[in-house]
Amino acid sequence: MAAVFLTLPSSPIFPPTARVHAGRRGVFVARASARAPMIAPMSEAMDAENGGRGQRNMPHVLTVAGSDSGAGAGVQADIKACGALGVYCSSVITAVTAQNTVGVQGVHPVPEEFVAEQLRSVLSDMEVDIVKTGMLPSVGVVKVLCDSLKEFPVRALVVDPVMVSTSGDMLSEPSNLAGYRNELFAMADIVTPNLKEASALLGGVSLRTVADMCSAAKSIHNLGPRYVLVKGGDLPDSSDAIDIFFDGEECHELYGSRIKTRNTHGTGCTLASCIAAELAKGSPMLHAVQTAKAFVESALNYSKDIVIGNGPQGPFDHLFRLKSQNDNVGLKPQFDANDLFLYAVTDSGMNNKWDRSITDAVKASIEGGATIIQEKDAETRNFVEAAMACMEICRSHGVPLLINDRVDVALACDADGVHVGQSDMPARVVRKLLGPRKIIGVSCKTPAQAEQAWIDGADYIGCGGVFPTTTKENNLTIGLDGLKAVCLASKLPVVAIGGIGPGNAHSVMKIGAPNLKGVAAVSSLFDRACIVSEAQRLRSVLMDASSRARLSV
Ligand SMILES: Nc1ncnc2c1ncn2[C@@H]1O[C@H](COP(=O)(O)OP(=O)(O)O)[C@@H](O)[C@H]1O
Ligand SMILES: Cc1ncc(COP(=O)(O)O)c(N)n1
Ligand SMILES: [Mg+2]
Repeated sequence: MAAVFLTLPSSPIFPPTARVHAGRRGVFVARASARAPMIAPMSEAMDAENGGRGQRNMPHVLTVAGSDSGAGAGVQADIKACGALGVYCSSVITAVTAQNTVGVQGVHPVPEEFVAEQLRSVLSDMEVDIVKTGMLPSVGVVKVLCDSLKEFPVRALVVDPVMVSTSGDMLSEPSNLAGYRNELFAMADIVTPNLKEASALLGGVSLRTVADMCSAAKSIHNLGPRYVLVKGGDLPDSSDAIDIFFDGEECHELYGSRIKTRNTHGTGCTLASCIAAELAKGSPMLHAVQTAKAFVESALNYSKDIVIGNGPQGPFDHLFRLKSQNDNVGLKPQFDANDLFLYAVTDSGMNNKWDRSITDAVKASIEGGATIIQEKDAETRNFVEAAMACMEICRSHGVPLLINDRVDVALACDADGVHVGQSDMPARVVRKLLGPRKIIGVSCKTPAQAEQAWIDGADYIGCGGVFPTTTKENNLTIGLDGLKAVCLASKLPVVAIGGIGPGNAHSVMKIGAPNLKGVAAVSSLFDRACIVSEAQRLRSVLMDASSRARLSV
């Protein structure tokens, strides 16, 4: 059924002259005082009180969207998605919908002036990183939003051009196409239409194939946004869930598994919110899109059999990570690049030489201050057993354990991730097998390899050999210059590897690349009589290098 648009009288709750709100800093008259300049001195004062320490800005997404009473889509989906990814989400509500798993029974737009007032309240005070838009019911609301963003600029704008719900109900005036095309798209960093929306934006062209989606993405890019994602959830006859990402030059085909489920209500809202959340955390665009897509796929997979409501399209569970036993995600925090600080790579040959077990080696390196461990080479059976034992040690110390090359071993022992080289399984495939929450590292010697690792969805790169080493024969040494070139080009955090120990770690960290997060060590830890004291020595050199770097900023 098509929903009816109701228009509210312009001041439904407060008379225009007496809008008094209880704000965080006491009661104030909204229009007169909710302005940015009043806020800055307050936060500076608080910062000074703390000596500049101890305060943390939480990444913050503002969603400007409609409320879905069924809570599968709209503002409710946005808040849950951001929350699940560890990002704060404020909400400006543009319309209230009466909606369930059957469809949309009614739409009640919020008056434009009150949308403007909500925008001012949030944007003037709360240091929003990213704005994400969903249902914008009228051209007037689009205009109000564009004006607000000009007054209070944010880091990026994600536009999900919601027009018709999956149930076929209108969520936006048809005339709004012009609002999107003429005003909002030019300000957008990314626009994420589904097939129907992309078609409507382009005057009704038919979109049935991946090639059609690519040319639609290019045409929408001409309307002004920096990036376009044409979503293929509704692509006919497709056994994969294929989305097309266009970056202004190239079309990337993003493949995911199509989950067989009725619970797909809100996938579009969730995807756009996850993109916004990842951007708020600092991810580059393609990485944000890939993480968002993986999140939707995992949430659908987890929720495929849940039953909420009796209609044809149910909601899914955004908070699956709090519950999933298999993922262990409630226990494991997401990858923290600072874990690369002192990266210990075990070596079975060295352990044999010094007659110590792998578990003793791992324990000693953690005791000496290693922040992440990579376990290398053994026979499969031994490898799995050793990895399981090491997992127990690492988990009890909160230190991630990665497995070198062997995705099967990592899966068998539920390790925190895998590190692959250029001739191993491609990171893209590893990501598919391990899912979005595991850590993936890739060895890279060149800027092109670093770029590919990022596109493939890796979390970090290992760069080297920086200096000659006996652990890898015929390994090309790239030197400090090579390391610097890769760091500068890499969008991912970097750990340097190859012949690094307490004697030269300082010279490595001194190259001064902000994304060089630490060093990996093999012989300088494990080919020594006392691993603990060698790790401590290396750690103190690294600490010294990082405090000097901070002082020189
Ligand atoms: N059944 C499914 N399995 C896996 N991913 C899906 C499924 N349906 C949709 N998606 C993904 O969800 C995201 C939202 O797409 P889509 O459903 O087309 O958007 P909308 O909700 O706006 O119609 C896309 O990344 C799409 O590939
Ligand atoms: C308030 C609101 N906003 C957006 C959507 C689109 O969601 P979907 O495309 O998944 O039906 C919706 N149904 N309701
Ligand atoms: Mg949608």
